[in-house]
Amino acid sequence: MSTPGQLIDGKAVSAQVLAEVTADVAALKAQGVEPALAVVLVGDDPASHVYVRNKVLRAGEVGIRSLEYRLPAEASAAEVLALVAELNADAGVHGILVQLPLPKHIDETSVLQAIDPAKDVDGFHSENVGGLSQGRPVLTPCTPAGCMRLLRDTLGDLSGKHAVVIGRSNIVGKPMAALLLAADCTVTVLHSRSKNPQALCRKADIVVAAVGRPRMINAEWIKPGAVVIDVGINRIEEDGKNRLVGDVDFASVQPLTAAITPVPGGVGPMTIALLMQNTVTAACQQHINSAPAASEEATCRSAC
Ligand SMILES: NC(=O)C1=CN([C@@H]2O[C@H](COP(=O)(O)OP(=O)(O)OC[C@H]3O[C@@H](n4cnc5c(N)ncnc54)[C@H](OP(=O)(O)O)[C@@H]3O)[C@@H](O)[C@H]2O)C=CC1
Ligand SMILES: Nc1nc(=O)c2c([nH]1)NC[C@@H]1CN(c3ccc(C(=O)N[C@@H](CCC(=O)O)C(=O)O)cc3)C=[N+]21
Repeated sequence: MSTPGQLIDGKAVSAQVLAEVTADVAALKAQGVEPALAVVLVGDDPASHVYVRNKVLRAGEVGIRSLEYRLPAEASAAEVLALVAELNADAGVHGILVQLPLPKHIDETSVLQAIDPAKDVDGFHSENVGGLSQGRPVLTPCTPAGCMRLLRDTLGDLSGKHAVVIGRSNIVGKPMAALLLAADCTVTVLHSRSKNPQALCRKADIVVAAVGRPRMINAEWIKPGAVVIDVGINRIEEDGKNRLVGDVDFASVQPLTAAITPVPGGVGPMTIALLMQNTVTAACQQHINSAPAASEEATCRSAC
């Protein structure tokens, strides 16, 4: 078990994940498969540009080929869908990520639904969303999967724990709740219409904050001894400086917790590491499915 206020080092755990992925990439390459990830960025949101650059850099470090597609903010939905169709048809591309948010005139759901579920390394296609909820082994959203890895490394078995997820977005809150349920937690999901959210959160053994409100979760929300995962990434100006802060008021909450993730250096690096892992899983599965029945030794990796 952990000592009070232990820092959960997402950078260190993500380095472990990336080391595992590097070995898996090498194994795939030995079988003649070069895992490739296509990242599609529409428009010129500066934060999205930073994220995409980090993803491309990380891919290079683990040996994954990355392809970057940039479309102008005025691109039509038809243009984005045409690019997705082209990437779906390209057997040399194993993973497709369309960076969110998309410009307002493009319907996100129809773009996400156009991605081949086998290449959907974000796990946002309804086929993968449904599979997660049914407990099938599908591509799983990177941020919640990264949070689960941190929780398992910290607590081991999560069975019977009361987990409170704050936020119910499709990309974080809902898949996080599904993964915690699959791990046999008792799960409560809080959102902007919840009554007495603070009192409910105070009952939690595990708190996952994915709200997008700087430092909203303070000591009043936390039961002593809880484990706290802060997904929030908020850029604020403070004391004349630009700062990156989470949804948790780290200074007041840390002393109460058994363990807590920092921002930055917590969930963020895990998201990118899990994206690389999903890309390798997708490449491996596509390789196995394309191999003729005779070469069933095409099991490049224990995970598939
Ligand atoms: N570290 C990482 O890798 C990632 C970090 N993020 C960060 O995580 C945060 C959440 O992202 P995302 O899920 O996309 O955000 P969304 O804005 O899509 O969702 C926010 C959720 O928080 C709920 N909420 C808002 N205000 C309150 C409140 N006062 N009390 C309770 N619930 C509230 C909303 O409720 P309702 O549904 O009722 O509106 C909604 O469900 C952001 O800071 C984002 O930057 C996101 C993705 C990856
Ligand atoms: N299709 C899609 N998939 C996503 O996974 C996706 C997305 N769209 N849109 C935006 C959000 C946000 N997101 C982050 C990834 C890494 C960090 C990260 O590495 N954060 C660093 C700090 C980075 C910095 O300094 O800005 C950290 O927390 O240590 C943060 C946030 C992925 N998202």
